[in-house]
Parts: sequence; structure tokens; C-alpha cells
Amino acid sequence: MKIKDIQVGKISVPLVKPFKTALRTVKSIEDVVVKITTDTGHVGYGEAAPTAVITGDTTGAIIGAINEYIKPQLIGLNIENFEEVMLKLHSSLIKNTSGKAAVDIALYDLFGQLHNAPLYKLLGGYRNEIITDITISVNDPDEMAKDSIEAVARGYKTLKIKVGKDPQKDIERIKGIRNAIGYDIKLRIDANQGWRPKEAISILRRMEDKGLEIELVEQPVLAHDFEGLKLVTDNVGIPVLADESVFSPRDALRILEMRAADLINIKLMKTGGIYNALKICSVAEVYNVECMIGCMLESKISVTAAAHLAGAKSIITKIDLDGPSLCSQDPINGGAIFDDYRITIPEEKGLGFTNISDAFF
Ligand SMILES: C[C@H](N)C(=O)N[C@H](CCC(=O)O)C(=O)O
Ligand SMILES: [Mg+2]
Repeated sequence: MKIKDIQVGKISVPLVKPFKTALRTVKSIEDVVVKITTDTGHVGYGEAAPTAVITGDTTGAIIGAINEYIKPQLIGLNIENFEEVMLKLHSSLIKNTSGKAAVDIALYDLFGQLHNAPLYKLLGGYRNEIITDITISVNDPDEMAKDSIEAVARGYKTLKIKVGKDPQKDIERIKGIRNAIGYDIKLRIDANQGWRPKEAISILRRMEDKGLEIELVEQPVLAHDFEGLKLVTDNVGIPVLADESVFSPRDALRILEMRAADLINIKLMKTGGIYNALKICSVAEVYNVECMIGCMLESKISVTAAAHLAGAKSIITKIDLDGPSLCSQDPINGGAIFDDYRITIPEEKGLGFTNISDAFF
């Protein structure tokens, strides 16, 4: 099964409502999609989210990386020697993890097809159903409470609340949500780097003192500030999850050696796809540290790949794969089934896509 062509296209999917974090506001998913064809007539699909404020990857940079650096390295290689294909992909250029992720995902789709099995089974086959949280954007407390009530009515048992925009209001936000939905629902909060270390400690301790029952706090401080992250981890009871601080397996190893966080958030757009995400899982297994699988604003192609990874690995215990649920429509045929909070991983070969429209390419 030799790689014959790599095509790049775009997908645009409006969100149900604007997605707001401490870093950005987005109204629609505008991602890059990849289609890899082989000499045997097989087709693999991938997707990259240009999340410039987190990964530094823009649409143009992703397309340029794939067409100018990755594609020339891969054409003619045989999927049967998957290790060689992965080594060539991941050494084709530095950074540009989202562009690499799109190609890596399409290659894993082909890898599954080559071996006649759904990818999650080839990677471990731990489970074929996972339960995701849903994100509540950072807005005025009243609006967030209303959005939380709606999410609970849809059956979500865990909400991921965006905070970190104006620190003093954050406690009010969480209090308002707790008052609105009670204590049967788990709340995880994500500051997206919005606090300074001492400010984070103060806010989180106040949340603890008020009994707001926070399951975990995601990336309270700046991504590069590993010492600041450790300061927070050492000084609050709420478990700290490293997100923007961990892109590579080396980042994960350093964070865990330092004991700078209690948990790691794996996202394919940060790792450059499944190949390196598996290495982070191994690092986390060594340290017995549980992981979250997360996503950027991604549609069903790359989130299906993340779901396969989560289905394979028991070290992934927390699921934040709500990208498709935030969308107002689903233009992708096949792949995982996103039934609100319940995600079912397909039993078809590879990632399980069927007839993705050529109009994207
Ligand atoms: C969509 C997902 N639930 C999420 O919240 N991801 C963010 C980054 C999303 C983005 O800005 O594209 C995160 O975990 O920080
Ligand atoms: Mg996050």
C-alpha cells in the first residue's frame, strides 16, 4: 500500500453559538482537511485546526507545511513500513504540529485499513464507547448558568467551564453555575493561561473554601511557566491539568519529573497526531498519571481519531471531545457517532469514514 497522493482542502462548519475562552472567540470551525490516496485505491482522511493562539499554526502555515515539506517526504512510501512513514513525517520540519497531525491521522486511517481493523483495536482495544464533557464558554455569569442548565438537560454529567478572563468574576461564574445545576454534575474549569500563579492559588483556594467542588483546573498559568504551574499544583487541593504546557512527549516527561501538574491533556493538534500522543500515554503510564484527551475547534474527522486513541488507552480517563457537539451541522459521513455526551467508536476499518465529499478538496 504505497502513498500515491496527498490532497489538501478546507472545511467550514458554523458553531451553535460563539466559543469563547480567555484566549479567543470563534464563530465557526475553519479547518484544513487532508486526503491521502494509495496505489491500492485506499483513502485516508485527516484534519488540522489552525489554532494560532495556542499552536502558532495558521491555515496558510498548515497548507504550506503539508504541500512543501511533508508531501515530498512521503510520496511513494509504503504504509506497511509504518515506522519509516512516521519517522519521515515527524522529521519533515520542526513544530507545525497541526499540519503533522492532519497527515498522521490520515496515515493511521490507512494503517487500520491495511490491517483490516478499526484503529482503536489495533492500538489497544480497551473500549468502544466514551463519555465526553461539554464546554461552557466564558460569558457573564447569568449566561453561563443558563448554558449549563441547557447542557445538563441534554444529559451531560460533566461540564468544562471556561474561566480566566477577568479573575474576580470567575468565582461568581462558578457559584452561579453551582447554584443553577446543583452538585450531581462534575465541574472542571479551564483558565487557558489567564491567571498569574499567586492569583490562581488565591482564586482556587477561595473556590475550595466555598465548597464549589471543582474536579480539576486546566492550565491556570502561562504555557511556558512550568515553575508557576508547579507552584499552583503544590499549593491547591484541586488537581491541576497541564494543557498548553504539554505539546511533546518531552514536555510531558519534564512536567511529570518536576511534578508540576497532576494530570496531562493530550490533544492531537499539539502532539502532531497519534504517533507522539501514544508516547505521552506511555510517559503518563510510567508515572501513573491519568490523562485527558482534548480537542481544539475540530470537526468529526480529527475528533474521531482522538476518540479511537481514547478507546485504545486506559490511561486516558477524562474525555473532552466536544468539537462535533459544538457544531450546528455535521458534513462528514461515517466516523465516530457523537450522540451528545456519548461517543461510539466505529467498528469499520481504520477510522471508519465513508464517502467524504470530494467538494472539500
Ligand atoms: C473544544 C475543547 N473543549 C476546548 O475547550 N479546547 C480548548 C482549546 C480550544 C480552542 O481554542 O480551539 C482547551 O482545552 O484549551
Ligand atoms: Mg484547555
